[in-house]
Order: sequence, then C-alpha cells, then structure tokens
Amino acid sequence: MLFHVEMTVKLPPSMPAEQAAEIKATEKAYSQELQRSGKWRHLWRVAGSYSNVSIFDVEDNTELQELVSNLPLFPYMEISVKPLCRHPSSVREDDS
Ligand SMILES: O=C(O)C[C@H]1C=CC(=O)O1
Repeated sequence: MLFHVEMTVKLPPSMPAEQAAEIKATEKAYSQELQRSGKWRHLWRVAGSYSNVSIFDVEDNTELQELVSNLPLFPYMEISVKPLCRHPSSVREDDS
C-alpha cells in the first residue's frame, strides 16, 4: 500500500544544539535504511520549510504506524497521512 506522508519538524528552541544534531543524525541513518529497503520510496524537501513529503510503500496501516513512530524525530513532528491508489490515467506501469 502506498501512502503520502507529510512531516513537519518542530524541535523545541530550548533543545541543546548537540542533542538536536544527534537526533537528526540518527534520523538520517534510519530513514536511509528504510529508503534502501524500498519501504520509504520517495523523500522530498518542501522548499522553504523544515517539512518533507514522502511516499511510503508498506504492507498496511499498522506497518506504516510502526515505521513512522520509530522515527527518532517522531516526538517532534507533525505528521499527516493520505492513502494512495493508482490513478487510471497514469502512464507509469510501476508507479515509480
Ligand atoms: O528532515 C526531515 O524532513 C525529517 C526527517 C526525514 C528524513 C530525515 O532524515 O529527517
């Protein structure tokens, strides 16, 4: 199942810079592992913001919840999820 996920990061201004850098580094490694596995299919920065638009390819809602809630930045993000299905006019056979 494909999901459109938008994440907006809101780190508390009081968080020490070293702690923020550590969480971001752990987040990067985890997200890259998921991208390589094919579960996190697309990751785009929304220009001018600390938000991303992502496409996840997972088994079901439960797997999406598990992956997203394990993100190190999860406690500091607003997240919205939209389920996707194939558009009948799409010319991309593999939905890439
Ligand atoms: O920067 C972000 O958008 C938040 C998050 C998503 C991937 C990652 O490395 O950090």
